[in-house]
Amino acid sequence: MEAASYSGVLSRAKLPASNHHKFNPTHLYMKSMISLSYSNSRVCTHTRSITSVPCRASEGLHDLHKTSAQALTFVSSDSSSKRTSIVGGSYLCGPVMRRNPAGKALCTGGVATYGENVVEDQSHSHATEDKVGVLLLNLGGPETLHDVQPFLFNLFADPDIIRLPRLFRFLQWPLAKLISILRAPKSKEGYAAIGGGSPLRKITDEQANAVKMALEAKNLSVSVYVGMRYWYPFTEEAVQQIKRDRITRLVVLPLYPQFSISTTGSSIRVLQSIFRGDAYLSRLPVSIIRSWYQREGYINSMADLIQKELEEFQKPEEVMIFFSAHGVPVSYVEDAGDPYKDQMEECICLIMKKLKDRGINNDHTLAYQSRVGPVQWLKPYTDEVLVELGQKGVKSLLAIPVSFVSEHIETLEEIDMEYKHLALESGIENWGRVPALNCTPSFIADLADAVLEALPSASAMSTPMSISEEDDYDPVKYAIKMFFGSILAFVLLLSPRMIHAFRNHLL
Ligand SMILES: C=CC1=C(C)c2cc3[nH]c(cc4nc(cc5[nH]c(cc1n2)c(C)c5CCC(=O)O)C(CCC(=O)O)=C4C)c(C)c3C=C
Ligand SMILES: [Fe+2]
Repeated sequence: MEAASYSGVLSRAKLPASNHHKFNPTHLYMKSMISLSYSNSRVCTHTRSITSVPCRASEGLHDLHKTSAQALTFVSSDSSSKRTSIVGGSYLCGPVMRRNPAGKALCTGGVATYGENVVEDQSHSHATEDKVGVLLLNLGGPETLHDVQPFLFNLFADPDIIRLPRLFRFLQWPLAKLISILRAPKSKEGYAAIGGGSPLRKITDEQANAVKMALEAKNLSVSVYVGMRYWYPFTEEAVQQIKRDRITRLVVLPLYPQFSISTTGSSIRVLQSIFRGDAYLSRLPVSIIRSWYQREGYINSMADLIQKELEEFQKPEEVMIFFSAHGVPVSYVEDAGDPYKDQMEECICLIMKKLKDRGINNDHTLAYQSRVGPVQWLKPYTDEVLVELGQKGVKSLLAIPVSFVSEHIETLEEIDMEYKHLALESGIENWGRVPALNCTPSFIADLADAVLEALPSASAMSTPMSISEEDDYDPVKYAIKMFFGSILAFVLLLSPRMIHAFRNHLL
């Protein structure tokens, strides 16, 4: 593999506070999101008890959202089978970001600066050397308490997080504003309890550095970029830097082991919106690793951490292994075909099989945490199961955060504080928690292998958006819709019933 002349980890593009309102990707992509629907992509709808699930491949998952339109290579990374699937089309729509959004923001990595002059429409076909980029995708988190409400606004303004029926999509922003204001005090309490902000950016930057070094140790020189969905450094900033660096091949690696519409799906859709509208990016060979929960290296790393933590208990064999995954609303799985639940169950199955191979035969449970809002989420709920287990006489429990690979509010506050307290109150006497993988060397080495395996299948994402498609976006019509939508939203949302529902479920 040719080594690129420039290789650096992009990180910490902090914008001045005054720029926050100028660069809000949610605003830029709102129109594109309005036209999306997942309704015809149902894949897996059955529910089962986790303890009775045989380990199996998640058949059919790779067809999710498949269309015959412009194709983009997606790699479902499985180190044993290296299956690859082509998915595209349904994500491809939306207006284009045509200006440099980030201004002159600095990267503390010291190797690159977001905001340098960008030469528009340069085709990478002119490039003479191979420059490989790796884009790590993550959710992002507020760095200060001041960031919490705008971060929540970005999150709830995402139609992959609050999925409104098409007819009501114009309510997305007013609703996001209202929910973010109502939710902010509770979220702030959580962030305050873990030191006043999310550690996600710092840890993701460290992972980026570690992946870069692991790839260099495997003789591949790369630039690694971090793109967050709802906070800095936004995915849009990272992509602009990729463009400035004239990357010639790109591997996209979401830092979520399992695919969900609400996480990886949402980030990929943003990427496709950006790529589609840009002559250079739309021809850039890209390979997206959609999910990687089945990888031997990841499963082994999880089993190592669990085994180590079990040894801390006086009677390790009596400990309940308790997997706690981030939940999603049931409708994602049952109506929209989100493979998240199936992948989660299969992942747990593979980890437990690995432990069994090592002679560890403990009981285990899977439950879902962090539900928000007045809808049904995947069950069983973590808090309810902890109480039940305590009442049933379980005395020792090891909690394992399974849908995250970094420490963040849901591990440090929700699990370590709220759930631990609840468990101890419910009769569980010995509590332990497996740390998130963060920069565990075997895990990072496996991510590097996933990149190496995905690289050969990189292919061009799409053709640039045509003039007629761009014309579809009529700002006047959109403003009128927003104006009347906001009035209607506030009338509806301020009704006593709605206020009651929000108070009960968000505060
Ligand atoms: C696999 C991981 C995640 C899934 C699936 C997911 C879905 C999802 N989340 C919300 C609502 C919130 N998420 C919040 C923060 C947050 N969520 C994840 C991961 C997943 N979310 C991460 C990594 C973080 C960032 C944590 C940090 O340290 O900052 C928040 C804000 C925190 C809070 O107030 O609880 C909300 C709200 C929904 C609605 C959803 C699926 C539809
Ligand atoms: Fe979340």
